[in-house]
Amino acid sequence: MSQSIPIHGASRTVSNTYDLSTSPTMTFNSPPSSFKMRQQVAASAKTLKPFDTKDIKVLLLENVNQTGQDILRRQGYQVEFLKGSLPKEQLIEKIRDVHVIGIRSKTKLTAEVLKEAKNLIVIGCFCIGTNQVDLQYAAENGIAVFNSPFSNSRSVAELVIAEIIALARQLTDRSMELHNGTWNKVSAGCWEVRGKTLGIVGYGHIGNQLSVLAEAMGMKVIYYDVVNLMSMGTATQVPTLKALLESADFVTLHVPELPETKNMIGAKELSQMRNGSYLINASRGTVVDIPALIDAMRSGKLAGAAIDVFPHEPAGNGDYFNNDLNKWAEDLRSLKNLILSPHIGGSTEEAQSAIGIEVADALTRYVNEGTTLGAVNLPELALRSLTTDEPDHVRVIYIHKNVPGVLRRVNEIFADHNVDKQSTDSKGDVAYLMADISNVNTDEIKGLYQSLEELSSKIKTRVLY
Ligand SMILES: NC(=O)C1=CN([C@@H]2O[C@H](COP(=O)(O)OP(=O)(O)OC[C@H]3O[C@@H](n4cnc5c(N)ncnc54)[C@H](O)[C@@H]3O)[C@@H](O)[C@H]2O)C=CC1
Ligand SMILES: O=C(O)C(=O)COP(=O)(O)O
Repeated sequence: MSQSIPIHGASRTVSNTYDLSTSPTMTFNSPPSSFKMRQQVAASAKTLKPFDTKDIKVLLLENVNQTGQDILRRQGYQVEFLKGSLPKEQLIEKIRDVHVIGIRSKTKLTAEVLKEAKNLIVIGCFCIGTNQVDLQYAAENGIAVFNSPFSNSRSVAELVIAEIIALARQLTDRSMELHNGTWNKVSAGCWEVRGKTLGIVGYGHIGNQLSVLAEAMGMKVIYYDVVNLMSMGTATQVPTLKALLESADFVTLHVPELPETKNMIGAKELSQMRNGSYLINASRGTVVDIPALIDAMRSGKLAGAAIDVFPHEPAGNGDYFNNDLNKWAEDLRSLKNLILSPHIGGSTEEAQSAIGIEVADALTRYVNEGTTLGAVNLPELALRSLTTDEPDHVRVIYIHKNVPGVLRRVNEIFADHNVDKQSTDSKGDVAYLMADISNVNTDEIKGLYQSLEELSSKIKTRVLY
């Protein structure tokens, strides 16, 4: 596909693949601290031509917050917004066309889907988890992936605190009974949380927040993590999952979805938990073996549980929580003192608004400038913006296979120009190179692009100017 793009007043036809350049002067809302390099932008930073932002197509799924939509629309991009996720066939149809896609935890961007996405340069996960994306395939095909690593952590931690107290007091059962007209005032099996032990599995951003909040309520906190981590307050790290399960009154899971965390809590682990203890899962649905949990609840081994995430979750809101979705759903629904919630851990106004800004900013920086700070599957690089004093400069973004000899060949292609600044780094089999080169006249841009594209190491080339 080709398009007409004015360059410094002239007009020329160039390939879409090297067309993504706009202004280095854009303003950011609450940039995360990792973006400090952006602050070095000179006052004379120029609006880069010739890229026409309205050619950039963005597909936003799963009700991405208005803040994110606004930032992307303000850039002039064509933004299509959908409230839910899409079934695979429709997703494939839509993704063929777009340069940018924004998703949350439901949309599965597998290799099968991504291979259809010929124009896609970047994926924004407007959430923490990136397990729904084939990160390796994306990197090997030059597609950057960004997420929001901690904007909803506090929301999850607060939900878990609410659930700890609600479980200890059988609050949701009492509420459901009274909704049905039954007054059932009981104290048997209801407890204060003060002095009880909370066991946190996965002591990352969410685990940390939770640790502080739980101690403020007088709970003793222990945690298990594969990494040796500094404790918050007086929490203590325990050496094994078994040690945690044997000592905790409440066990809460905050690990990512990984092969090692699949069914991390199954029949064996449930049998290691204390009699009458509680389990909370707001991580990913694959982490708990739900039929084993149902058995542990029925036998009275567990006094309660709260589950926010499920192996299969519906694409949108509606009456979907039945055995067609997950074959044990109706058994689960029949259990007492079991809090079921529809993956709402991160669903607060504060979290969604902050995520919208953070991820949309990262997408914009990547599209317009090639900056990968915060990317989860590519090396993290940034270069100082070009300025109005540098009219004949271009920025080359070259994503390539991490094999010997590439830099020599690339610099041979740059040889007739001055390389003002260059940065390169690799992550596994994929490397990312950014270079600002000067003394490039408009007729030479296409040649530069084509020479880079012809290298056998090429994954994706973009020339921004
Ligand atoms: N319910 C919801 O709405 C939400 C769910 N989440 C889920 O929560 C997960 C955790 O989030 P964060 O705390 O931000 O992640 P994080 O990356 O900050 O922390 C995860 C911790 O788990 C540890 N870990 C990894 N594998 C482990 C294993 N096998 N055993 C023990 N520890 C292990 C890591 O070392 C790390 O310290 C996310 O990956 C996401 O899947 C996140 C946000 C909202
Ligand atoms: O941030 C995460 O990883 C979450 O699980 C929240 O997902 P959501 O944005 O609510 O689909």
